[in-house]
Amino acid sequence: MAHQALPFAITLDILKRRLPAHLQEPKIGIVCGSGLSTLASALRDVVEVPYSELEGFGTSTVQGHKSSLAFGLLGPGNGIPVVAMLGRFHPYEGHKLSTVVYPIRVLARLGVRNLIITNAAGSLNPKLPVGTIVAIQDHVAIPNMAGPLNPLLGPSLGPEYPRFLPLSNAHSIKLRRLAFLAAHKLGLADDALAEGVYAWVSGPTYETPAEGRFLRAAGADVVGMSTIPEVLAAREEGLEVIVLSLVTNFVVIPDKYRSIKEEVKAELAGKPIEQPPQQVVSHQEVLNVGKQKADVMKDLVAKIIEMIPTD
Ligand SMILES: O=P(O)(O)O[C@H]1O[C@H](CO)[C@@H](O)[C@H]1O
Ligand SMILES: Nc1nc2[nH]cnc2c(=O)[nH]1
Repeated sequence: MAHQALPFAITLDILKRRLPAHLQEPKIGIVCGSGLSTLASALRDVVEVPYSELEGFGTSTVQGHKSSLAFGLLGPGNGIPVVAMLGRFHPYEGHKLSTVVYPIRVLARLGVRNLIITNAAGSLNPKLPVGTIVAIQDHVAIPNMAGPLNPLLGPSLGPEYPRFLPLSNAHSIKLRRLAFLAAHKLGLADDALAEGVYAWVSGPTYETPAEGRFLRAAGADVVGMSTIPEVLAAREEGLEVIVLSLVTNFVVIPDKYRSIKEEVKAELAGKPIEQPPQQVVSHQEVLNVGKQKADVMKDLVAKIIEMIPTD
């Protein structure tokens, strides 16, 4: 889909007709990662609009992702108007990159200025155990470096969009400061919220041990199959962005490979070597941890939103 063909006017018109006036101009957006759609339960006065009603939106086909936009209010008093994407699109589902980031561009056109993106991710760093929330400080986009998978490829959206977007400031220092202040206010343990670098891979396969080792050597702390296209589009739209990754599993990186050669030799010599079962990651494991930690993530996101200055 060339940028020019994006149906913004139609999508925005549908939303205008579906939403009451006080929810029509959200200032803050949330993207809910795998198993994290319950983040929207922090909102009140909620109006949910299914993606199927929205021109230009795809359908999220991944278990643990709903397929709707939830509009609502958060925080004391009249509340802050917020929109949450309950479910995202991943390139591995077969969606075009322009579809993957279309909701982000719609959020920007509704008036969203600050975006909180969440995801489930595998840990590459022994210091980031399962259950840790990681405030992403930087990223490595492997598909962008290895092939034409950058969502900003193609004709520019307009003269006001930079052709060459800098990314040294992609992850908002202002929002990350708020995240750590929010964690403090919530009384979270020091290791509940950490900092690290996210590696984006295309998926849908999980990493081989050698790939895990490679990503770790490249400076990444966590790895996932989403988020970075959204960050790039959001930055191109001029939004402040924070990414919060929930560590749902360790990427399997054994210190050394099992030597099948040695095992067979030992077996033939009548001295078989006992081996622990092979570890493998599953999406069910990812969803289970998401479920267990959804409340902490929800409280953190809600507190950050309350602390974002309203202008
Ligand atoms: O990044 P989110 O959408 O949270 O989901 C993560 O979990 C799925 C794999 O279990 C992949 O889609 C990966 O990116
Ligand atoms: N690529 C990748 N994505 C994930 N999402 C959740 N866990 C993982 C993981 O281990 N690897």
